[in-house]
Amino acid sequence: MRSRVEAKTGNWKVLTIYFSHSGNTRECASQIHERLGGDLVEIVPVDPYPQDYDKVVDQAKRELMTGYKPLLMTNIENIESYDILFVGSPNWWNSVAPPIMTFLSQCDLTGKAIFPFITHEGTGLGQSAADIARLCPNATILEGLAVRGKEAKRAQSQISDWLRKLGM
Ligand SMILES: Cc1cc2nc3c(=O)[nH]c(=O)nc-3n(C[C@H](O)[C@H](O)[C@H](O)COP(=O)(O)O)c2cc1C
Repeated sequence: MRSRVEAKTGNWKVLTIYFSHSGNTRECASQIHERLGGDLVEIVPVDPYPQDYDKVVDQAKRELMTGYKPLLMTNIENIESYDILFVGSPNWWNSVAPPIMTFLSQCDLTGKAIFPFITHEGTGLGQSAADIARLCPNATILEGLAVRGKEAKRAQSQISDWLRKLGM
């Protein structure tokens, strides 16, 4: 995996796209968007996940084990017009949440640069970058960022350092 965006002429078109169940990943997505501009899109499943922690943990486990891809309300128009995607998800069972799996598998992301950002409570990026790479083999997956969920509201400097390191 490369860690920096290669020099490229012209302006990049950036999309920050994320799923968030309890708000932490949404916080980080807003901070990335504030810093870089571009477009910001929340992925919303047709059937909302339960708020009850045990229920959502069980449902997520079942969906990830069976490869279930929930239907999305979100329709991304003109995905081909973006060069760089920041793709955000909570760490669910060491991977990305199923709505992100749906998005990645239903869009053609050939030639895109993808930066994963993950909020978590201990296991960091986990398998997320590898799972994203598996779902979009023709995209380039670059260095991701893991933010502790509890620290998402105060992640501005962590996000700025990461973006600077990436050359953004
Ligand atoms: C279904 C489920 C599974 C989770 N699995 C993990 C995990 O494997 N590792 C971890 O560090 N945190 C795990 N967490 C904690 C979340 O990743 C963390 O709270 C995250 O910041 C939530 O993001 P959100 O507020 O954007 O939904 C899990 C949470 C849920 C609800």
